[in-house]
Amino acid sequence: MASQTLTIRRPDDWHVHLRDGEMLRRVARYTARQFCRAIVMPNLVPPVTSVDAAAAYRDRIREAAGEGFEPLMTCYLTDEADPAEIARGFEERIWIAAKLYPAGATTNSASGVTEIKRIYPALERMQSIGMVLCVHGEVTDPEIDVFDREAVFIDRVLSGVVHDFPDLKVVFEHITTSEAAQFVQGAGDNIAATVTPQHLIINRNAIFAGGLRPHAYCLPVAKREKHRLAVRAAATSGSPKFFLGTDSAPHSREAKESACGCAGIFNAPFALESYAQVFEEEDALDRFEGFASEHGARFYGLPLNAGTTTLERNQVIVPDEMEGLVPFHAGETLRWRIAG
Ligand SMILES: NC(=O)N[C@@H](CC(=O)O)C(=O)O
Ligand SMILES: [Zn+2]
Ligand SMILES: [Zn+2]
Repeated sequence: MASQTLTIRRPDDWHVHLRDGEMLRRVARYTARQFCRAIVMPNLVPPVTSVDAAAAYRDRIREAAGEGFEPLMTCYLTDEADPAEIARGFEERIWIAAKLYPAGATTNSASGVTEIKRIYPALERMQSIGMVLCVHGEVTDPEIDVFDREAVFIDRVLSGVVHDFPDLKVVFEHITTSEAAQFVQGAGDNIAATVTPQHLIINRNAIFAGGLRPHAYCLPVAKREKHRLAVRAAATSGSPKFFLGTDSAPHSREAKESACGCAGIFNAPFALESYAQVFEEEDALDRFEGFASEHGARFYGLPLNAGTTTLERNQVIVPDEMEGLVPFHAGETLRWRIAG
């Protein structure tokens, strides 16, 4: 009989949006309940571009999340990114990575980078101090089909960065395509990727199932089934290049259910349960701990967490609404739940 419990070293979330103010207070505890540490994305309005802003934001997160949770901060790269400020925040351990948003690619990316060469001085410095570059990998060229934006980004931008900065540590965030999985697999040890639950579970049909489904819409948008299968194979392969990053991205119900709905899926409340189901389906539960609790920490050069989290095989019904937000899997029944 299959085991009824699954115990792993306490996991981390290597990509999450916790927002600020009222929304932060609503969502922080969900991430803190599931994860020991999380890399918090800097796409606030205004974006987190200075060491002081990141330190203040970290305090607000600690207050909202409570004891026992460690937010790991990031710097939002703009065309004006200052290598000295980036290095200072890294040396003072305020932030551990910097995030590249191509201008206009996703939520709150208006201040992002308009041309990759503009941040070459910052990348040069990051390479020399061993600071990770996190990348939202999509081109914004309106001529490029929305479903091709990730694959084209590899050719137009990412390959060049990896070539020009051969020792720069890069995390290709929330990968959605076979091209991205292959690119990461074929690159050096300094290139890794995060994978979200939704990109392991849904393909693009989910966005149009019986009508337009705003809660299945995030960026990068879900792709064809063959891409979901490729991303699943990579995530469950046991390769240390792939690790957990939920990209939980809460938006108010009104902002999602709108004539121009925001991109982002709020998956924090049941993220581990969701991933565990995927690993079980792939007959890879023995690789779950590596993906959830080891590969990311090793890539970032951080210690592994002490303590364990146990999931038990037990049905859990995901509510239709939580804190006024619609969670991923709303109304569905999942097969694993966090014990205790
Ligand atoms: N993933 C999303 O669809 N949205 C994220 C931004 C991002 O990670 O691209 C958000 O901040 O809402
Ligand atoms: Zn993104
Ligand atoms: Zn994100």
